[in-house]
Amino acid sequence: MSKGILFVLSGPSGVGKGTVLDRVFDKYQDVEYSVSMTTREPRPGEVNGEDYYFVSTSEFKKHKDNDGFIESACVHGNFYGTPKKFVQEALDEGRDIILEIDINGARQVRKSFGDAVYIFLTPPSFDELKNRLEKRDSESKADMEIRLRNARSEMTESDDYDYKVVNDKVDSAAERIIEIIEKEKKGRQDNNDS
Ligand SMILES: Nc1ncnc2c1ncn2[C@@H]1O[C@H](COP(=O)(O)OP(=O)(O)OP(=O)(O)O)[C@@H](O)[C@H]1O
Ligand SMILES: Nc1nc2c(ncn2[C@@H]2O[C@H](COP(=O)(O)O)[C@@H](O)[C@H]2O)c(=O)[nH]1
Repeated sequence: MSKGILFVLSGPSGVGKGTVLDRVFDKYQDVEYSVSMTTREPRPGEVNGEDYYFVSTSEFKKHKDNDGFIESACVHGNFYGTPKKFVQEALDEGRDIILEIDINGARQVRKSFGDAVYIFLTPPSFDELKNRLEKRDSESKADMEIRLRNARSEMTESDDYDYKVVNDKVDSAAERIIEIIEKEKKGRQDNNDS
């Protein structure tokens, strides 16, 4: 059996990664989402085990010390990591997985998974990014400033990604991501057949 494909989605905070991925999963079930672990406090409505595994800093450190992550990073002041077991088992069983992680995490994945596919979601403009973060209203003003400051440097890394997708309209960004997934699956299938 051939291995599954690892997809990595990055982009600045507030660009709409979560929103667009939700739309992808509404339309398309041939890829699975890897639930990350984080020390960030849950936002209203977020569900443990679905949005994230919300853990204490000591639990996070224990998981990291036990080599339990394929990558981890401190992002905007909190720790985030991709649990290794789920991703490795899924890929070994031929299932395709998508990670929603920051640029530092993506850099780490690049070192260990040479053949992953990297997608960067960009906002139509910086003002619109700010507007989306303000409207979401999930962070304090200070935390929002940190996220916006980090966004400027994150955007400079977009050239390291295989695909750039502009999230102007949620539907068209989701469709584009599905097209990319389908194209990559077909490419691997054609390679396996030849
Ligand atoms: N295409 C769009 N047009 C207008 N608003 C959007 C669009 N996509 C997402 N949004 C809104 O922007 C806000 C941020 O979206 P979302 O939480 O999905 O971003 P994110 O990239 O996952 O952020 P973070 O990295 O901080 O988790 C949300 O309020 C969402 O409803
Ligand atoms: N390196 C990793 N980054 C991750 C992971 N899970 C999420 N993230 C990134 O963190 C920021 C902030 O997310 P938020 O939910 O607090 O708004 C965002 O850029 C995510 O992509 C992970 O496992 N590893």
